[in-house]
Amino acid sequence: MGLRGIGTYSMMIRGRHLLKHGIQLSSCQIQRYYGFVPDNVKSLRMVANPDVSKIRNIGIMAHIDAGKTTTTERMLYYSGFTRMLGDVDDGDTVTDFMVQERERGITIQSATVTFDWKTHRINLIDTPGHVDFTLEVERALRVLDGAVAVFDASAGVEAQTLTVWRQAEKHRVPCICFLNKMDKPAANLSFSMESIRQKLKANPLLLQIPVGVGRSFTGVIDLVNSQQMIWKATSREDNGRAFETKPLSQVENSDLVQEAQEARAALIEQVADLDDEFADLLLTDFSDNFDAIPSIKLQEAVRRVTLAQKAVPVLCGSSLKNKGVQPLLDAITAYLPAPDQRHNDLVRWYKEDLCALAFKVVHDKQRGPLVFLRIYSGTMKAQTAVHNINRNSVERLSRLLVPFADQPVETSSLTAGNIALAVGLKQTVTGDTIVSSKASAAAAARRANRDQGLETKAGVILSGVEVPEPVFFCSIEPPTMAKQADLENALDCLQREDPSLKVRVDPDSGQTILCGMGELHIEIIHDRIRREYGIETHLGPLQVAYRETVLNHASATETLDRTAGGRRHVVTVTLTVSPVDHASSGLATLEEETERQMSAEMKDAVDNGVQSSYLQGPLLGYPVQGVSTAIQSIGLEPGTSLAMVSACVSRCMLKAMKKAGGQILEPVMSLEVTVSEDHLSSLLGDLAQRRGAVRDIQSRHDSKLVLATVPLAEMMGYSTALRTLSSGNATFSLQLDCYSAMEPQHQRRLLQRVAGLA
Ligand SMILES: Nc1nc2c(ncn2[C@@H]2O[C@H](COP(=O)(O)OP(=O)(O)OP(=O)(O)O)[C@@H](O)[C@H]2O)c(=O)[nH]1
Repeated sequence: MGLRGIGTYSMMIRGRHLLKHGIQLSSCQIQRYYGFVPDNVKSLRMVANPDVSKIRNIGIMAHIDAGKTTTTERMLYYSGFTRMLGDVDDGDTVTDFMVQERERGITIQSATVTFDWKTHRINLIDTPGHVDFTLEVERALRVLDGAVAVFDASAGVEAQTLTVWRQAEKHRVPCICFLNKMDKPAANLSFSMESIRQKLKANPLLLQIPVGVGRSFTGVIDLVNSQQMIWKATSREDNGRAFETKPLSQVENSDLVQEAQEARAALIEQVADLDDEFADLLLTDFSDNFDAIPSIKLQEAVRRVTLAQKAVPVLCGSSLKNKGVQPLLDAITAYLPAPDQRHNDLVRWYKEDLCALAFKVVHDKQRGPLVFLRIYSGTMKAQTAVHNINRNSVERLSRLLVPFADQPVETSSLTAGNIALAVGLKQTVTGDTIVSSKASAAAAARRANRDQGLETKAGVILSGVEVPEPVFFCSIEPPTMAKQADLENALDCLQREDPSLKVRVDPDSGQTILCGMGELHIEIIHDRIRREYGIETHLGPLQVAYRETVLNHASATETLDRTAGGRRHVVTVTLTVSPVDHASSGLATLEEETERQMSAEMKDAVDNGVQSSYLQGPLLGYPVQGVSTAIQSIGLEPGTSLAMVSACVSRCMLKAMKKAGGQILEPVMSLEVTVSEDHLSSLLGDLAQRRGAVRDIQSRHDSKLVLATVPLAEMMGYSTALRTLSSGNATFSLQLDCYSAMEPQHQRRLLQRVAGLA
């Protein structure tokens, strides 16, 4: 480490020290402290382009608190990237670099970290476990080639793991399972294996068995290589760097040896059932003694079945106690795919040309937006112009960085398979496709048209990320009107970073409205505006994003007769509204005869009138869905403007919807709670009071899993209530199930409350 290195390193310790003692630094400030080239980079190999076969783009996913962040920190430490062991409980981890993350001990934004392990480059994206941030997980999965699912070995598969697992399956991402927390007295290997089988419907391949249980857990037996690995505290420190490896044949504990031999035989049999090549090898060359099969052949077969998603390797360890993380890193390189082993249909049209997907935007006050990109083909270079297909714009990429949490390392170019952090892309938002030029996009489109008949002129666009509809909203106000422009700027930046945050202006009150995925999501946004943009805002009460629909058919006629701009405008509209399926958005049709008589501009004006009335329903002004509109007739006097036609259609719609009788639709959430048997009855009593409907209660180990649906309006403050009623022993996950019609008595109460009568 040179002189500069010592300076930067001591800054880093100082930064951590400040954070530990409650002095708050924003992520930008932290970045300024460290500069762009951290001196704790292990080697220059870090910034060079590795061979694509040596790259692993990996995500870590799990239920909240399973130990993802702790595991990531250990990986960084053993790879030599950090020189201190971070600890979530002390708030000084590298990947959770936002101040809120350190304070709350949870991961909010996925931070991408690049490091080398032996001969491989690992790009690792730490994903959050809290349900309010599932979009972050979805975004990360979109660009990953493989994933490590971390489990708490005493809890097995928990609710959020299931959600994330399904997301990984959707993106066809091969996985490895890591049974963490083997040091806990309640850790249970066979229960965890069974829950992977039952809940995830996966085929687990046990590659290790633990040595010792609970507090006496000291290491693992590696069944593939038939060796024991034991971590022993050295006299100086217990950082898990050193571990002792011994061939199984030299292990003294005969019971353990027998258990390992049986487990290895079971593994060989299981793999042979899934992989013909391996089965043929066993039956020809090793038919006398399956156990004599070379480890490398078994390893290759495990890799093939993992890539084919026929099975998932399972490893175990304790990240907190520094045991089992190095073999997990070996397993990532051995069993998860390189970028060129993953199939992406659309990318081939670009051949050797650049094609990259922007999967995350982070706003940095000094450098403007920083865009995380996954490069699918070609080479991305600093100081070049690139073409954004979605925005149809040319952008200048000024600097290119290898992302290392909040300390990125600058580089001049990065090739296919890598994850890059680009500076200078001002218009790019999450989900955009970036290519080298408009001409290369057109060339790819021509190839796609020729070979596949894909109808595209602009270029071939990689599919983006689906953004779920926000279910909560609240008003946000700056302390003074003078700060309104600053607040709007802050919200613009935050929206580019986080597509699940929506901001709109209430047309009646003129207030700015924040719409988000949950209580925690809105709370975090509020907090970031204060810390990162220095604006103390006031949030109105958190409200549920209801919808409205109609109960019956109803027809209405409306005439608008107005003089404006020295002209008389007269228009008469007749239309009918009808209820349709709740899930469908509002539709509008014109009667054949009426349609034939209308110009295209007139049709647009009518449609505008219908659509604008769908934005605000007649009951409480919530968006309307599940309503179809048939326009029967439109009569107008010459000289009537199109704006007047739209206005008359809107008024007529309102009249018809009022006549048809309004119905409030409320978001109903599907809820999964894991709770101990002792607290089950109080949980069910509480759910009944919240208008919950229990769908199923499953037994798992020594606890119960309750599956229910509950109206979102009843779930405010649920995490605190659940903590109280279960003495902190229950966990839950919540996601939107559907919008459903509110019961008349609840709707009446809601209407009274809004009118200030209740
Ligand atoms: N006993 C034990 N505790 C662990 C282990 N690994 C992590 N923990 C503890 O579990 C808690 C959660 O750890 P994190 O690493 O923050 O978990 P996470 O999955 O990243 O959590 P989120 O980011 O909030 O989703 C912390 O209190 C850790 O100290 C382990 O191997 N054994």
